Amino acid sequence: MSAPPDVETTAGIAFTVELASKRYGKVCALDRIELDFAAGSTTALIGSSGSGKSTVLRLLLGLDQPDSGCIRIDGRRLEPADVLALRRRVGYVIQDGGLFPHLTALGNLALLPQYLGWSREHIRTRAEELAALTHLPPGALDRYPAELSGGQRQRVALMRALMANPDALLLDEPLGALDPIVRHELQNELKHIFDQLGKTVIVVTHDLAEAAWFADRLVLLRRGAVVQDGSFEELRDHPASDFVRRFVEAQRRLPETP
Ligand SMILES: Nc1ncnc2c1ncn2[C@@H]1O[C@H](COP(=O)(O)OP(=O)(O)OP(=O)(O)O)[C@@H](O)[C@H]1O
Repeated sequence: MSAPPDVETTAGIAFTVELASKRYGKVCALDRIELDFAAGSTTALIGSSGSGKSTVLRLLLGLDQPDSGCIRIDGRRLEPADVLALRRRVGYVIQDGGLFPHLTALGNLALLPQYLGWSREHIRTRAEELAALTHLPPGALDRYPAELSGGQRQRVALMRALMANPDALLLDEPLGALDPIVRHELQNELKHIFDQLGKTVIVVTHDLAEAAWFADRLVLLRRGAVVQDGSFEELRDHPASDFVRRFVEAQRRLPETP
């Protein structure tokens, strides 16, 4: 395993979703959702496609506003004027990475650090440290996103989220495009980061096993509502509905060897 990254322990950020609803045209993406994410906690958001997971992250980041209800950051209502300051404290990976195509991987990683006044040398050193952590091959830092594989782009997106020691990490399917071996390694690395550093982590994943590996708390969404909020064992042993039972059972097991 690689050396742990040079990131400082932080107290995290407490996020609250207070009776938030969000519609996109006729689609109700979230319906009066109430969720608390304590400072320093790790939570996995799971659910079928279209259940509202990414919408929760977008609202927490201020990328979108709820139609009713509100988001609270450390108890304080998130207003549009606070969004920029919040984003500087939060590392996030949106689905598909969201890298700027006209910047190299290093250019993408450098955006926030440059704004914060880091030297070129400091940026390069930090990027190389995170490249070692995420097993990004040497040389990839100087390539453009179109010259990287999907898995490499995802690693750069993850590195970008970690660059400036954020207080919280909001990750939308951060390992989705990785091959199984790298995914497994990065699951271990990320778990180590989540456990050691006291950040608030909210990770969206389709993979129940990955959710259970990352987080003691799983929040299962369906059609914009929370259907169960608890540990993997609670979901498995005491499903709140037939849907939860089917969701847990639907995870494919490896075939038994004869
Ligand atoms: N910008 C948008 N315009 C229209 N509809 C949207 C928009 N964003 C989300 N939706 C709809 O809102 C619902 C919730 O979307 P969301 O992206 O939060 O789901 P999700 O659980 O993250 O899905 P997936 O696992 O497929 O990423 C879906 O029905 C989606 O089609």
